[in-house]
Amino acid sequence: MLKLSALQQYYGASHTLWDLDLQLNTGDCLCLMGRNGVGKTTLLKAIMGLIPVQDGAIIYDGVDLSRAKPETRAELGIGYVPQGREIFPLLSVEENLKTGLRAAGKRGIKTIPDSIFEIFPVLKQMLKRRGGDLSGGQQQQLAIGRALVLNPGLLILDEPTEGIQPNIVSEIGDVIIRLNKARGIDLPRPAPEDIGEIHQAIVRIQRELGVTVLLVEQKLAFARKVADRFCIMDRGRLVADGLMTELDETMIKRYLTV
Ligand SMILES: Nc1ncnc2c1ncn2[C@@H]1O[C@H](COP(=O)(O)OP(=O)(O)OP(=O)(O)O)[C@@H](O)[C@H]1O
Repeated sequence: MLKLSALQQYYGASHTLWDLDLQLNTGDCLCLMGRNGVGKTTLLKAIMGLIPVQDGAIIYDGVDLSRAKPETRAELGIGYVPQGREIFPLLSVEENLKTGLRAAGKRGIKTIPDSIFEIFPVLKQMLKRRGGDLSGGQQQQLAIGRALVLNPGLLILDEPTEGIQPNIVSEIGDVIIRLNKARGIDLPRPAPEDIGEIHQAIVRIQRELGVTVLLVEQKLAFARKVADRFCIMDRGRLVADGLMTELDETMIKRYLTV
């Protein structure tokens, strides 16, 4: 499905990706892990053609994309959800989704597929609302929904849970609110956000829609839930990979914990 060989990337004189090989098989959900600044986002952008690579090959379904434009990669069925989501805050949910139709049109898709609303019912309910009025979790659903308009074979997600309050945090928040209430302080309850919805969606996208998934994710518990395989980067190099069940404490301490 996707094969990277001996990829080299530089930002000016700074060598960021070093001789990087990676293989992603059809149907996999692979989580790319590593500490801040090791080159994860750079690698995803290189796969999408948003930054040039200086050497090496990016082969997708047998086609060498190393020098192809980002639009070509989208037209071939690679969907991308960037870090920070990048939805259009002033456009409605529907208009945001329709921006995905440009590349999708080249794949014969003229309307927003219903499967997106089955996976993200909230997008249907909020079709006419402005993107900027959605919560962080809903904006992430919109960003993923927009990438799905393409009916991608491969979906690339850069930190889909970033900035979304995990359940555990909201549970701790609940306790603090209750304790304060007992002391006569009435704090407003923060809007409940749930990375569980994003988790469910990624699993359904992989299993029900048959989309191969490559994601960057720093939250270990989340990564363990969604991905079947992991690979770890350190200072621009791939240093470990395997089944998610094989990710052990030694690797976590050596490459992931700060
Ligand atoms: N546009 C750029 N120009 C120059 N250097 C950059 C640029 N973008 C990133 N870098 C540098 O390249 C290295 C890798 O950055 P990258 O964002 O790919 O890391 P990351 O693993 O995704 O980190 P994070 O988890 O913080 O997003 C870092 O040292 C970063 O400072």
